[in-house]
Amino acid sequence: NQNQLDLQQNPDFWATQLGNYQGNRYSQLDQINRDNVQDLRAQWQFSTGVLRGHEGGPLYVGDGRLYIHTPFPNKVFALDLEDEGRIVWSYEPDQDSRVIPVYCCDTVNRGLAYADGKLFLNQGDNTVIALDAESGELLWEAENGDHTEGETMTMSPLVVHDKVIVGNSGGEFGVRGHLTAYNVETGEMEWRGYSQGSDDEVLLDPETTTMLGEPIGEADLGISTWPEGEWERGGGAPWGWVTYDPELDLIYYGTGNPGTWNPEQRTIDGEPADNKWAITVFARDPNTGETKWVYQKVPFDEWDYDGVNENQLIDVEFEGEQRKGLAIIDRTGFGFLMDRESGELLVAEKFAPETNWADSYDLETGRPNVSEEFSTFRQGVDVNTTNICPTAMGAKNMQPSAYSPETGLLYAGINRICMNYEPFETEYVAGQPYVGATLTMMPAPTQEGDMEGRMGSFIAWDPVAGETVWEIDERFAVWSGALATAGDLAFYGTLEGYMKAVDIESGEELWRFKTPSGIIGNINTFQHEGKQYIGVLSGVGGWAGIGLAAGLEDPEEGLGAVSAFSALKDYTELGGILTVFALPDA
Ligand SMILES: O=C(O)c1cc(C(=O)O)c2c(n1)C(=O)C(=O)c1cc(C(=O)O)[nH]c1-2
Repeated sequence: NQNQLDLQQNPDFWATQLGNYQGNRYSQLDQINRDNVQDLRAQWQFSTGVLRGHEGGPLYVGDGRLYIHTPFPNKVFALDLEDEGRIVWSYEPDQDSRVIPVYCCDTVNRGLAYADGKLFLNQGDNTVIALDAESGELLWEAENGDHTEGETMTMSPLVVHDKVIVGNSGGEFGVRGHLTAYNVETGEMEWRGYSQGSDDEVLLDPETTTMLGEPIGEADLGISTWPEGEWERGGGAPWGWVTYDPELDLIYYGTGNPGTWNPEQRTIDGEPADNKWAITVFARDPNTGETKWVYQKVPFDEWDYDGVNENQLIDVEFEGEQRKGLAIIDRTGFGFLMDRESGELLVAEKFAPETNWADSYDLETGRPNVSEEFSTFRQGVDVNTTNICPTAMGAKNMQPSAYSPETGLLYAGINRICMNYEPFETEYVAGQPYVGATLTMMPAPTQEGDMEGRMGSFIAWDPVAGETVWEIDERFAVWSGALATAGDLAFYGTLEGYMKAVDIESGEELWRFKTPSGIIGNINTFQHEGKQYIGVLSGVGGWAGIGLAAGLEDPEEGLGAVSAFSALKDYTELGGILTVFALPDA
């Protein structure tokens, strides 16, 4: 989309949730920098009036307003930046509250998209809407799914050309994942690519679509790699981020877990089956939806390692050659580097050293070398396999990483948690959870020098060397999106509610501020009339904060999250607040 591209090229703006199409969450602004960040002050705060987990962040497109959104009921606000957040307009969709129990992991929403004077929002009830950014007037609505069948929407749309690209949620309810494009002007559906089923419905051609550089060859793997009919409830929901390479004209995203968490129900003749195309990176043509290449990160998932984490598009030198890279700090605990043109796998190394479900990846076949001891399938149904690292939350969840082209490093909040996982036989009922495993979670083992019992860290990761350059331990999983800036700073938020600025090269903490609630939103920056601002939504929740958000106490509730995060209530409480920071003298 030309308007979106133009906005992205102006460093004053933050026009898309990940900062640019490449997903880098990097800003060239440097008014706030490592020499003055200690003077950074909150300028004003705004309560959204909504209590549950606030993900995503404010958009700024140069019209003097911030556009923000909330979790269910998905309110939208246009706030006047020059008038300390005065409400210019607000919009609240009319949604059926019966959608609330259909969300797996809190009633979150990862934010608005913008293009051509319109804002786009995915409502929890599967309605995609376009609003007039000037007035807040509703322009069109499109129905993307059905919550009575277990579908919801939480992801942030991406606008590419004249299309709004969206994905559904519901992997824990046995939905069939799909990515869909709607026309920006009319809301009409233009294409839909499913995550499983026939090649016609996945929009792939086994003769031309490649996997690790070779044509797939075999037809309809989206059906034949499942036991009879199971692909119809095969999950693979693309509930995370979509990125885009304007030169190659390809979009990239990943699909979630394959239906039920009981792996035994996804076997063929009692043996593991690939369950394609769950936990798969897709490269698609945004014009038609056709698949250029795929890479399945975890065939036959046994741990809920959803593959939806952001695919950061970065240009790198690899073994002396310039490559168009694609880097993932993945849920599996591995950092991947791929060639985004050919789909070749170049690097797969652990960023969370406790990761034990697999020793390594075979770069030729692209398959993980799974350890039998932590295979929940080999251990068996109704057997509690203990101390698997990472948990089903992944060593990193969807909270997006940042990339600095100056340091060549990725910056990400990660999880240091392990789990016990007991699969059980489950039956599919439309609109009901189709989970089939009981989980408990605990802090990952520490090594000398680590913070005792820490459950998270913030890391700088070298995607080419496959190495952690520095890390900062945190009490809880770091569930906020990171920001990197030309001011030599990296920013992140913590579940206690701290926003922190660290030196981008050394990781040394330079500044912190305690916001009123835990941060699971993303930190965004923008400049208006010569003043650089930083904006963040706090409001604890998401999967990590589900105990607080949904008032759960039983340790096995919240798909195991309540057991690990029970101490969170000693540090923070619910409530959505936008905080806007700047230097007092700027
Ligand atoms: O499979 C799915 O459809 C699905 C959806 C979502 C979601 O939409 O929020 C999450 C997950 N899975 C999931 O596995 C997960 O870890 C998760 C964390 C969060 C969150 O917002 O904190 N959402 C989701």
